[in-house]
Amino acid sequence: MVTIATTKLNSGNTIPVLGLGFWETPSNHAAEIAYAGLKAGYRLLDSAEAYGNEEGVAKGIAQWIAEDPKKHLREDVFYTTKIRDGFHGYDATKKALQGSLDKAKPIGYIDLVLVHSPQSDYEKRHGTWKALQEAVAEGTVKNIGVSNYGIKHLKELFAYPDLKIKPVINQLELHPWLTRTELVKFTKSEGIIVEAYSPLTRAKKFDDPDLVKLGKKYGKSPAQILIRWSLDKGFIPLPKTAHKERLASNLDVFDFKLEPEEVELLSGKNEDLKFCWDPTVYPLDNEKK
Ligand SMILES: NC(=O)C1=CN([C@@H]2O[C@H](COP(=O)(O)OP(=O)(O)OC[C@H]3O[C@@H](n4cnc5c(N)ncnc54)[C@H](OP(=O)(O)O)[C@@H]3O)[C@@H](O)[C@H]2O)C=CC1
Ligand SMILES: O=C1Nc2ccccc2C1=O
Repeated sequence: MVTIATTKLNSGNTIPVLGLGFWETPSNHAAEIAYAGLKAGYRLLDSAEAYGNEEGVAKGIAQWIAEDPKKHLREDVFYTTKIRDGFHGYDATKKALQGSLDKAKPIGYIDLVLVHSPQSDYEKRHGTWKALQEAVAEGTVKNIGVSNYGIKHLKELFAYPDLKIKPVINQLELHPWLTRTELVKFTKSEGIIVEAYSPLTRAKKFDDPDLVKLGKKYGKSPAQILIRWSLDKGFIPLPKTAHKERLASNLDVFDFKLEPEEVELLSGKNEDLKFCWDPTVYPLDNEKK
């Protein structure tokens, strides 16, 4: 079984360098996929309240721990969930967080809560961050971060008068067709680690000739080349699969590295192509018409 390395967050806690995504993993399969993922070697599981499968993911983690409590330790698993846009604001976030904590009861605490996107307004985003900071102080949540934040949203957050905790992560759509050079550089310069969502381009670019060629060179699939590119860029990729047989192959990326010029060749494909949504451009209050 592959052992996934960890890296240090600005909170002092650690996070695995690769994770398993759960968007569109059906709630009635989430527990078995989470369990199978842990058996295959995944230690970072990325869910969200909006995915409707938090309960299943937590159940799968608890099942894995119960199987061998001396070796399968809770602290070796990193469980992420997210606060959806409609629950921004202090009170709404407190309530949403309690809902997520209730669903995470079998595993005791949440490793990372992300603000799913910046799509509300200053007061609500601020209230949400305040509620998340309190959860860290209470110990129910270990780390807090953001997702889909542009540079302007990060700068707004850094200027909160009561800022105590900086985000540990900015989770963004990233792959060779969407490299977001400036945003990634700014995020990293602030000591925030970048997670890459839709790292497999949602399976839309597997027939790209350069991916196929590199795959042949290294004896790897286009999916594995994309995951390796993400790791070589210093991102934490979050490939999703709900197919058990693909879990292991998406993890089999630690026995090779792309040459710097191969990373560049793939990065050169950037065309700001999005396969998901793009809240990084969502207007601040003073930009709204
Ligand atoms: N913060 C945010 O706003 C967002 C976060 N995310 C997170 O990032 C994760 C990953 O992104 P996602 O958009 O799901 O897309 P991915 O780029 O991870 O692609 C997932 C798709 O690729 C398929 N796939 C996976 N592995 C293989 C393989 N080896 N061969 C062929 N097909 C494969 C999957 O199918 P199958 O399951 O059938 O194997 C699925 O259709 C999400 O699950 C979620 O956790 C995603 C979007 C937005
Ligand atoms: O994983 C996700 N897929 C999405 C699609 C649209 C909006 C949000 C999301 C996610 O967080």
